[in-house]
Amino acid sequence: MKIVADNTVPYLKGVAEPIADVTYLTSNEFTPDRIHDADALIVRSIDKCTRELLEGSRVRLITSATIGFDHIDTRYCDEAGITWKNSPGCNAVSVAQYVLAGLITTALRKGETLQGKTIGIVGVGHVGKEVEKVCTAYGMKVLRNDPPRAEAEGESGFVPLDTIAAQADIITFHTPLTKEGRFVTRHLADAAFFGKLRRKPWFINASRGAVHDTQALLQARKEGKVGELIIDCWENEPRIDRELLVAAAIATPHIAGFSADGKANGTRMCLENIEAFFGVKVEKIGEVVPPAPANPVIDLDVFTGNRIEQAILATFDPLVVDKALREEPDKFEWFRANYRHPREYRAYTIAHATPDEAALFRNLGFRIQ
Ligand SMILES: NC(=O)c1ccc[n+]([C@@H]2O[C@H](COP(=O)([O-])OP(=O)(O)OC[C@H]3O[C@@H](n4cnc5c(N)ncnc54)[C@H](O)[C@@H]3O)[C@@H](O)[C@H]2O)c1
Ligand SMILES: O=C(O)[C@H](O)[C@H](O)COP(=O)(O)O
Repeated sequence: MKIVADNTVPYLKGVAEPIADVTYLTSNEFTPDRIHDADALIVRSIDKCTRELLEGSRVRLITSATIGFDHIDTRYCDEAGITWKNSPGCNAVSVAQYVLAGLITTALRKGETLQGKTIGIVGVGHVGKEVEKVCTAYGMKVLRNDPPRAEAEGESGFVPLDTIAAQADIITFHTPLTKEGRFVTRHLADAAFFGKLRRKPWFINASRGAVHDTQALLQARKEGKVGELIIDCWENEPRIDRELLVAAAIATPHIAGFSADGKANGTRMCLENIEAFFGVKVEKIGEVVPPAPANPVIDLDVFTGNRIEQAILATFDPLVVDKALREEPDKFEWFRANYRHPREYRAYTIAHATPDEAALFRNLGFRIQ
């Protein structure tokens, strides 16, 4: 069997070699002549799996180490008999922890508290549910919008997008990017949406860039309709809009899902897809694990103030990569390829917590000493 894999998929090298001839390519090297004799492709979101790439190849399986699959021409694959798989939920916890870190950073800067604020979550799937968990644990009120789920499961527990526009202090988007069908999300956050905002909410996009309309977002910011912007996903990545970069309170290069845990999950899911599809056993799959954090114990007593917030930001501080991106926005993709993947809360033990603090940290997923 021949596998062609993106050479920046973490924890993969050496694992599938016992069962396949594995070639590693950069994203630019994913060309028809380089993949034509592959049986399977292991890809990331930057590897566009189009008709142009695949036609005439012997590829039978595409497996992406990502949740999103808008980089795969699924219609063509279905027509051509190419099985395609994404990695559902692999980095959902990572995105939720990114959102909480972004909110804490923004609140600290503004001298505000998140407790009691209302957050509207648009898209309540794998990611949205994890965002709901951390925000609820943190004492925020949650409004949920998900028309496909509301239609399938009943309206109870869901609200229209207009309700979120009117009532939320923070709005965060966690839908897939879709351009057709009844629930199109391309430019879901458009001028009409921004025109309905009533509480100057903070705005978060960690889904896909084109879920917001950049010009409409910038206009809404100028008119004071929208408050702080936390932008991880951008239209036209990696050529991001410089005005939005300046306008954003937190600007990151599409790394919300880049925890080491999420990356390992995505790689493992790809290998499991290969096992199931080709009826093979990847004996070394157990080696696909994230490394332990350098400092796995977080002692609350070392912080002089805001101990809860400082402990959370000790696991992941969005301002580190924000600063780097602002200084060199042309290196958007380089920052992604050379990112130091943080561990998720579950890899950390909190020391010297009061009973109330321990309850909160436990609800967020930390271990308590
Ligand atoms: N920034 C990152 O690093 C990162 C990481 C992971 C995922 N993502 C993006 O987030 C998206 C969501 O991930 P997920 O795992 O939650 O996917 P999911 O499929 O589990 O959930 C998506 C939810 O969105 C809902 N939805 C669809 N259309 C909608 C609409 N018009 N309005 C409101 N809700 C709608 C669906 O019903 C579903 O419940 C992915 O498709 C991916 O594009 C980004
Ligand atoms: O869809 C996803 O899972 C995320 O957007 C993911 O973080 C994309 O990661 P990449 O494929 O660029 O490594």
